[in-house]
Amino acid sequence: MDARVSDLFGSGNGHGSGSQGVASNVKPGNGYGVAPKKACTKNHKKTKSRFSRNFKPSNNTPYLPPEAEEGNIEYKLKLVNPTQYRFEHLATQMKWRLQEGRGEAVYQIGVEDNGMLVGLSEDDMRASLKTLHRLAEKIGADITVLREREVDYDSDVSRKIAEVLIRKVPDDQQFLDLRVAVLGNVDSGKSTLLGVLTQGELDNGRGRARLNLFRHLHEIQTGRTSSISFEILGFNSKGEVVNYSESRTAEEICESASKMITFIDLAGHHKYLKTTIFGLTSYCPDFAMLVVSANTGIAGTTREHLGLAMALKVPIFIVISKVDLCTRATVERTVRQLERVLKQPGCNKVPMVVGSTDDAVTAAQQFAQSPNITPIFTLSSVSGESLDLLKVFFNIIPPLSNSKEQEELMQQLTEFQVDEIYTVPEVGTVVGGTLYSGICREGDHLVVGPTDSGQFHKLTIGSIQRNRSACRVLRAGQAATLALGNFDRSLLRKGMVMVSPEMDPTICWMFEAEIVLLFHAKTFHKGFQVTVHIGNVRQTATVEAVYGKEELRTGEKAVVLFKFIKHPEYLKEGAKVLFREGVTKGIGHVTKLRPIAQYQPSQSEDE
Ligand SMILES: Nc1nc2c(ncn2[C@@H]2O[C@H](COP(=O)(O)OP(=O)(O)OP(=O)(O)O)[C@@H](O)[C@H]2O)c(=O)[nH]1
Repeated sequence: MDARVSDLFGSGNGHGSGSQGVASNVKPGNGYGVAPKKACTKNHKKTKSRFSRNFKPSNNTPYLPPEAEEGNIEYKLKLVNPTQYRFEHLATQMKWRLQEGRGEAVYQIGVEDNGMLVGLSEDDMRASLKTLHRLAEKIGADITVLREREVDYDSDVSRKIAEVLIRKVPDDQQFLDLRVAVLGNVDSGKSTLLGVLTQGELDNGRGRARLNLFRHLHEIQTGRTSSISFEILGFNSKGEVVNYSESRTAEEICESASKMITFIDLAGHHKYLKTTIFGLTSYCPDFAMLVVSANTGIAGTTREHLGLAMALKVPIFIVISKVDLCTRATVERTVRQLERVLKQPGCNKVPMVVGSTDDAVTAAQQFAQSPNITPIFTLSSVSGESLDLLKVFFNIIPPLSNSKEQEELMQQLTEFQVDEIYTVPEVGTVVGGTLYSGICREGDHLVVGPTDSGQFHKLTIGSIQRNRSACRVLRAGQAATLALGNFDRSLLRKGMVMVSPEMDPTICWMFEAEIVLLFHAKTFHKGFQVTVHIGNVRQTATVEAVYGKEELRTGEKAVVLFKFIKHPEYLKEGAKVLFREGVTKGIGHVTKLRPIAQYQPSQSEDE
């Protein structure tokens, strides 16, 4: 992690006039990534890169990057009247591309394998799209034409290329699934935007839309989100929104959706920073959406939230809300302010303002290909202006991990992270959390721990629910609630893991981490106490040693030995670490574990 990300956590001085330096020379929206003409014609060799996403061709750059062997993008010059043999081959290929994209694939029609935008006549395009429909029908997939465009060639006849989204929910899955953490300063309009997206009714500017998102009485009274809440927005196979406007229950939404976006609504107020960090580290979001109010610009926790998402390597996009309250000039000022911060050397992001449906399609694709691209939406939850562009983006945006990574995680032993514990009448103890690896079914026997003495208890999984609907099989990466029957709730705590009994989890009181100090008022040294976040682990730890240094200053790196103060934890080498105490903040990763067998805490330490 670039230590310059610490700039985002500092006092905030000097950022407004920040540098214009862009480390990458990538230019969004005008053919970014498009190989130069010469290089492209020579380079017929297929590249290996995954998700070699398509790019917005401008009139004078008639090339896409060469088609990649892997990933979910397929280029087809034309698909006119294929023989039966070729048709079968094309169907198999489509299945494979869908598998690569975990249920989604993009076909570029009228494009050669080397990326050349040849284009098709009206008739050939119609015939090709017809073949594509037949192919999709054969394998039970749905297709949506994302956009068609003319390619600018010297010929008199108009020639077009088309970009088509194919979607098929894998047979053993209910829907495609994406998680988006929602960040932003207090009152920036996060809950309102979620209310509008998920309930389908615009806000009145006085908080109507957010009302049904609140979970606790004190939140209704103060109008603040303090707990983490989940909201769902579905899309059906035609790319239309499925939300509470037509469906009464979450079950109904789940039934008719082929793609589901789960929003993790995190609190904006600084007081709830702990919850915000927990949401980012524990719920493994695919993306973060940072909401910024157009009339206040970068204010309060905005910069810090941006820094946290970047430190945790969660790809981020930005929504500037409340544009109905300001003049165009004010909105533009806020956009420019954000662009400046995003381009700072510590961020190295490439902002991309989304102004049309075409931009939203390009943004979704480029964002998936390079998390440095940062789409910026400007919208209003009251007038509804540009809300559609955000919906187009959500419909197209693919999950970041590919099918192979997902497959590998599913092959591993079961590990479920316990984030919430409830007692439900007539059901008993229920835990909420995320399945990190493996798969989990009703009736599975797992062990849960570690306890204060480093032990694990046996348990059996009862029913499983996702988004309040029953689920037979839970797969790596999915969040769910699991019923544990009459298992004693007092033996559980947040931060525990439920793992396969065959796993031999490493439990430790102490661990080493290579860290960079992002912000500290004075210095950071031995004896200092901080709250450590590692995945769903959240506990106070003491700095036992700072190797090779007496003390650390802001921006400096070191290997540090931490010791938990309450109980040992299950950790993994390489896991991301984030710690904080007041204004002190740091990030890094676990480099070495000191397993419990090597370190037995004394009675007084193990309280
Ligand atoms: N005019 C206008 N008002 C908006 C818009 N979005 C939100 N608001 C209003 O702004 C106020 C704050 O919105 P919230 O959605 O509660 O803000 P939040 O970011 O969720 O705040 P926390 O939950 O405290 O972090 C409410 O009164 C909303 O009605 C918008 O696009 N236009």
